[in-house]
Amino acid sequence: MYKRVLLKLSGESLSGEGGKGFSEKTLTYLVNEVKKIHQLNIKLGIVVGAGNIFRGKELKDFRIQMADQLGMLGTVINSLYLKNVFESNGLKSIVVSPIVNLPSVMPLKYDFIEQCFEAGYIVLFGGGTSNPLFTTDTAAALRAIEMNADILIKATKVDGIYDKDPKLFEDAKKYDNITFEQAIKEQIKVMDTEAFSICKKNNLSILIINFFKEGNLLKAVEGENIGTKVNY
Ligand SMILES: Nc1ncnc2c1ncn2[C@@H]1O[C@H](COP(=O)(O)OP(=O)(O)OP(=O)(O)O)[C@@H](O)[C@H]1O
Ligand SMILES: O=c1ccn([C@@H]2O[C@H](COP(=O)(O)O)[C@@H](O)[C@H]2O)c(=O)[nH]1
Repeated sequence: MYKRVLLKLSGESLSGEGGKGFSEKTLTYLVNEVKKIHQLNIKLGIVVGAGNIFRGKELKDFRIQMADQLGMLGTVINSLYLKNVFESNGLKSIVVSPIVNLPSVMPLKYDFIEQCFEAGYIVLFGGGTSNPLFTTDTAAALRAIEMNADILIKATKVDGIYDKDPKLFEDAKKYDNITFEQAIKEQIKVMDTEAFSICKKNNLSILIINFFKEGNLLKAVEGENIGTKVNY
């Protein structure tokens, strides 16, 4: 079983697949899935995307650096939203972010987050990498290494990595395992190349799983053979 886990959630895990905003039904599902792993006493960090609010590249009339700042703020909104939902359901959590100065958001300090983990808090990392031109996949890779995670789990809309996009090609074939080398060379779109590179350089495995299949998150944390594992 993994003991220190960085979970990357898409913004759509708050809104429902393809949706915008927040869905009560999806959030209830999310809380129940997270509860199952939190009760195993693992140290859990979460990076959440903001596709349910803004993705920089969707704002066509904006300069990219401006659009991306809106996207990063969206991740802080989602983190705060999740903190509130978690706490209403008995899950202690804290939001840390280097990009905003708000009373409910703490600065990102390693000793402080370690104390939070020890006290059983889920640490929600908001604000992406703090830089435009990146995405929360890259932020997830950075924060995973910073928190010394033993796995980065990306919970998304597909069952794992395929030889081509399974949403577009019915005959796409799933990989159970793939090397970083292959993921980068084949330009697998399920995760940013930057994120693959950071994890490769720091020898941190990535597991891609389907968030929308009940029980998957628990299986992933318990080390069951699901999704696609990316490693050396
Ligand atoms: N080779 C591939 N294998 C698996 N999925 C792929 C592949 N190529 C493209 N995809 C697509 O990648 C998508 C997942 O990546 P995407 O960045 O959209 O998700 P996310 O990071 O969970 O969302 P967000 O951008 O909201 O954080 C899948 O829905 C799938 O359609
Ligand atoms: O490091 C980062 C992370 C994110 N952004 C912007 O936020 C949105 C939302 O993130 P997703 O990973 O797409 O859910 C992203 O599209 C960027 O616009 C960023 O600039 N830097």
